Amino acid sequence: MASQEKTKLVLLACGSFNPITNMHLRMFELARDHLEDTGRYRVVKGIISPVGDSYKKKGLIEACHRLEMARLATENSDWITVNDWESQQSEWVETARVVRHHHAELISSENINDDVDTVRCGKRRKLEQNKNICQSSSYINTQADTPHLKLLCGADVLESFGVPNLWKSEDIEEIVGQYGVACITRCGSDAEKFINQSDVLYKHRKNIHVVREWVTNEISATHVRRALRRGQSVRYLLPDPVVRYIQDHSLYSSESEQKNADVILAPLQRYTSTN
Ligand SMILES: Nc1ncnc2c1ncn2[C@@H]1O[C@H](COP(=O)(O)OP(=O)(O)OP(=O)(O)O)[C@@H](O)[C@H]1O
Ligand SMILES: NC(=O)c1ccc[n+]([C@@H]2O[C@H](COP(=O)(O)O)[C@@H](O)[C@H]2O)c1
Ligand SMILES: [Zn+2]
Repeated sequence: MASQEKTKLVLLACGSFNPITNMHLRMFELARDHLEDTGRYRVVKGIISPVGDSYKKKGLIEACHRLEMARLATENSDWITVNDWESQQSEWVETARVVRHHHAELISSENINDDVDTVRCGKRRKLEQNKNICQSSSYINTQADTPHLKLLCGADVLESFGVPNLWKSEDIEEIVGQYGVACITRCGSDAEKFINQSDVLYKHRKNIHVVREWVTNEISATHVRRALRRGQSVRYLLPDPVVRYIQDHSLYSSESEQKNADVILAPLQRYTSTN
């Protein structure tokens, strides 16, 4: 397939990034290789979207630090970017909404780029129109010339779709059905088995790309925070500028690990109280 006929693809990773690790960055490289190897896609951009503080996960430090570390980690990448929209919202934002937001932004910027001569106020009107058009389900990931968006996650996040009161079923349907997922295998999770056992995931299995990480890599941010609390080295688990940032700002202590210790995670709080 000629390069111009391939579907342009943007990968969006949502998560705590508390802190960002080398494995978070590897996820993007692994997914890009896998998707481009299908011959159908050209991956043009990666977006890291750190979750906001109102997610209330235990040990979650302030978004400003997590964002800055993600920026430092990606400063040498020519395609992975960091976006603060999600973390700037006053309340925790469902991942389906984050995906929708970035898809709308993509379509808008594509159309604006195509239309450089449009006068300013016309441009703004066009942006609004585009947001409405591209949020209609018939438009999502169906236009060959505009970039498609897929959620990038580890197999543990895919498996978390089965946790009661954590995800709305319509959000799962929207993410896997209308956008698609690139899922990196992770020790302790069996993505293929989980897809097989879930009716909705099985229905959309062609839209879920399971990316096998052969160099099994068990780096987790939890492990990194634990090592830091114990004064152990985390070098080579994180990019050097991130290690320096953590040292300079004395991040990750026993005290910070207790943040939100007695608070219910935002999605559980939201969906349990409405059930
Ligand atoms: N080692 C890994 N292998 C595969 N996916 C990973 C790995 N580490 C993180 N991810 C994925 O990266 C995304 C962001 O994850 P997150 O910020 O929760 O990192 P984490 O290392 O799992 O942190 P924590 O231990 O705090 O949960 C998620 O989709 C998660 O599944
Ligand atoms: N219902 C939902 O949309 C939902 C539920 C749980 C987690 N999430 C997201 O998944 C990511 C998971 O991050 P952690 O693995 O760090 O908890 C976060 O970005 C979070 O916002 C979304
Ligand atoms: Zn995690």
